[in-house]
Amino acid sequence: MAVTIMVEIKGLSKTFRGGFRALDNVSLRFAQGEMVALIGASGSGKSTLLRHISGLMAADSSGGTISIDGKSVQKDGQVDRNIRAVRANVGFVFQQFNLVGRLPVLTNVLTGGLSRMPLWRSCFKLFTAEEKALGLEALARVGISDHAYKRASAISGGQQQRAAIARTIVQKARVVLADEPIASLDPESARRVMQTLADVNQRDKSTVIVSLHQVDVALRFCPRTVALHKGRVVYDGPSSALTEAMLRDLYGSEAEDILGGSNSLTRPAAAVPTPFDSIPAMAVAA
Ligand SMILES: Nc1ncnc2c1ncn2[C@@H]1O[C@H](COP(=O)(O)OP(=O)(O)OP(=O)(O)O)[C@@H](O)[C@H]1O
Repeated sequence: MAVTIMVEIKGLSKTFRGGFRALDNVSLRFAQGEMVALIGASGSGKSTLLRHISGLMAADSSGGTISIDGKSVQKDGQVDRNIRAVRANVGFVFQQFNLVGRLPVLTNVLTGGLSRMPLWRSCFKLFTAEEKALGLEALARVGISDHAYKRASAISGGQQQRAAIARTIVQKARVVLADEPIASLDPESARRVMQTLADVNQRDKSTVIVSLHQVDVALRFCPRTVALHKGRVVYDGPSSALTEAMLRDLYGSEAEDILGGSNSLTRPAAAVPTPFDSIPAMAVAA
């Protein structure tokens, strides 16, 4: 069966003012229906990469490109003029829930469809009965329909995060970018949020790219992992092939915090631990 490439990144670099290189010649492809974890130590470039994929940030003008579903997001350091149309297919889930706290949960969820709505209706947030039904259905799918009419600020962090995912369902997002969506959640809420993302991935065949600090969660929910180290892709392959030695190299001084002493995720280490700096990124199959 032919694989549809949903997100394609070629030769992307980002140098911040002052000369700090946060992304270094990143090339990646994500197929339709993949669920991929983005891991790496603090400051390795995970959020920066997700911001570039969404077109919120422009890369260096050194020739890098990003496209989503064949449409340009950015090229040579310029975000595409039609980025709004591209973003209509991209859902975002951020660590800080990014809901409007004073608005009802349902209204927040329905704003996912705004980009497909006539401007006058979206300005006044006028939703049809059919749209509301879709919103309620999405909330039921993520298990929080009881909270539809509460203010978003009145529900828990995990519920807000599931509302943010419901918004991507209403949006019919073909690509969902989640930047540390479980960083501020307790383990049970985190599990539910990850299960909800996995459901969106499996049922809707959306491509989900999720940055995570919790490597055990990455291994449990994401068949593929991309690891960044100082802005470079140092691993791209099956999550199941990551070894404890690789992860310890990746996280350096953070390894103890991230992996713990006898962590359940860790499998036997590779016979010869290989420093990440010397591992070429695995090619992604076409
Ligand atoms: N606007 C900016 N200006 C200058 N440097 C920046 C800017 N944004 C990010 N950086 C730097 O780029 C590097 C990558 O940051 P990024 O937030 O992408 O890392 P991360 O892997 O998401 O880290 P964390 O897991 O801690 O969120 C960091 O060293 C950060 O300080």
